[in-house]
Amino acid sequence: MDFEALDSASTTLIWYTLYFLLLTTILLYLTVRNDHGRKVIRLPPGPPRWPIFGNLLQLGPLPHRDFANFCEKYGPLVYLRLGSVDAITTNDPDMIREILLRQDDIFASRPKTLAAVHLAYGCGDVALAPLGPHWKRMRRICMEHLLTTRRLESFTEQRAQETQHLVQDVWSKTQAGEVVNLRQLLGAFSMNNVTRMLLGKQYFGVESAGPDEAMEFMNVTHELFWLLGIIYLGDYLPVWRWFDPFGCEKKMRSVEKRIDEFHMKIIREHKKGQSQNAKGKIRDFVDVLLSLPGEDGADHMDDTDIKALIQDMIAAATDTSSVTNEWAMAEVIKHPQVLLKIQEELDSVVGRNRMVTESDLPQLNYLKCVVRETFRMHPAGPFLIPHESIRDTQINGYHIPAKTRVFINTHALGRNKHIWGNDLNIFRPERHELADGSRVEVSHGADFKILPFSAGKRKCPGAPLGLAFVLMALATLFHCFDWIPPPNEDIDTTEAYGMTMPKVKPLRASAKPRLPAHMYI
Ligand code: HEM
Repeated sequence: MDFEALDSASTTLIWYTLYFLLLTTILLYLTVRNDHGRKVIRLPPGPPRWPIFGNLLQLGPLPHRDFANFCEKYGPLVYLRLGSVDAITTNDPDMIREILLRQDDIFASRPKTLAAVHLAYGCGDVALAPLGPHWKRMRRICMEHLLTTRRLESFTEQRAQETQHLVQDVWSKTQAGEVVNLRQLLGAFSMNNVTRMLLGKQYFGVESAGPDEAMEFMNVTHELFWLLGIIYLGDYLPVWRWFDPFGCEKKMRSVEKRIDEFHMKIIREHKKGQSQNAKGKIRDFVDVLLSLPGEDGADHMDDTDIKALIQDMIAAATDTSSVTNEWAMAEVIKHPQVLLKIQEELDSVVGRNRMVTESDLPQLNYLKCVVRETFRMHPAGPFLIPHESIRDTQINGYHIPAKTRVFINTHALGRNKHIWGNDLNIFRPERHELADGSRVEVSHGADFKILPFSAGKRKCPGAPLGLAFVLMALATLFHCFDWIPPPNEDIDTTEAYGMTMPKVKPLRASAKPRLPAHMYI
């Protein structure tokens, strides 16, 4: 007998048996654990998931549309696994109320994404900071020192001047027989308003900060918006970060550095200005922040906190309002009967012998319906800013694990056929008019049918200012000019995904003055 061969055969057999036993044990363990899990943990329904990637491969370039399809198929609350991250999404007012109001304490945190770390001073701002004492303190500074009614009123004159610039820019285009690039104009309007209030200077127009600085500011903020808007795979598949094939993190680091240099310059200029004690100058936000005490008894706020707040205000205030204005103009120009009704209202409230002022805005009921309809169809934040849960909880008997990312799909809420009926793809402001003719509010009502500024702890603290930018620009442009699409061009309403969901193509239109000529000069 060949004992050696026998010995080796039995050793192989033993190894095979051991492997088999080990494999069976693992499979048994996983099955039992899953069975057990299924009994105890009932996640909300959702699409089947791939190993490792989960549902990431089912998302295309317009994720808010994919998420809406999931809700259509699986119900009002859908569970997704995005790589290594648990996520839920909803388009339903009751679910949204549950998340943003009833369970606000659990769902009001933010995920620590790489963009937030690089582009918001390590999540040290308001908008991207996780729930906690730092967020509370920074948000209180915004509410008590920057966005108070009194401070906003002190900038009424500046806002009126920027509105006047807007009219003059369009007027000069009409005189030259040129088509108006409304994206450019509305972007400059929002940006100038924000930077005048925040930093005490404008970056566009005759009194701008100078072409080089303005250009650098514009480029770096555009890159910032783009990076904040993308769904970066490295946040969901940590292994992706090793390759970073599109160099996103590299771009984030470069923008982080350039933005920081820009903010440092602003702070230096303001500190110098303070020591020179400029008389008669309205205190901008940076002046206010420099005058506040810091944490733990420090004489002054930390420079990093100031930079994080400046960054937040620019990012939160400019794109949201300019993208909303561009969508509203696009829809109105596409619907001439709506333009006519807006102008009838303006002629009756304002008349044709003076310009619109902010005090007219509350009386422009139909225009407010137009803005509501714009927010319904084109919300500035299609997923708000994603929230995150801080501990395990339940919704409708479903288990929601701690650290679940929450995508409140406001785009799908505005296109939810159970709420809006069969004509939901038609721009029809009249649907927001109240039966008793009373005043329309643009922000959501208790019904949560639209949610432009969100609700609960994280709701937008800049809503009144944002609305002033939107209503003032629209009222003035519709009061001063008639608008039609450019010759041989259609108004395209294809949307691109981003933090604020802009139109793919910049809006261009032809304007014609409708007030007496002396009003424009
Ligand atoms: C039309 C204009 C605006 C729209 C549509 C808008 C909308 C929003 C939305 C949807 C959110 C996210 C809320 C959430 O995640 O639940 C938000 C947050 C925020 N907005 Fe606005 N916003 C506008 C203008 C402004 C302005 C003018 C400012 C300040 C100058 C501002 C400051 C902020 C800040 C600081 C946050 C973060 C709040 C937090 O996380 O605690 N927004 N905004």
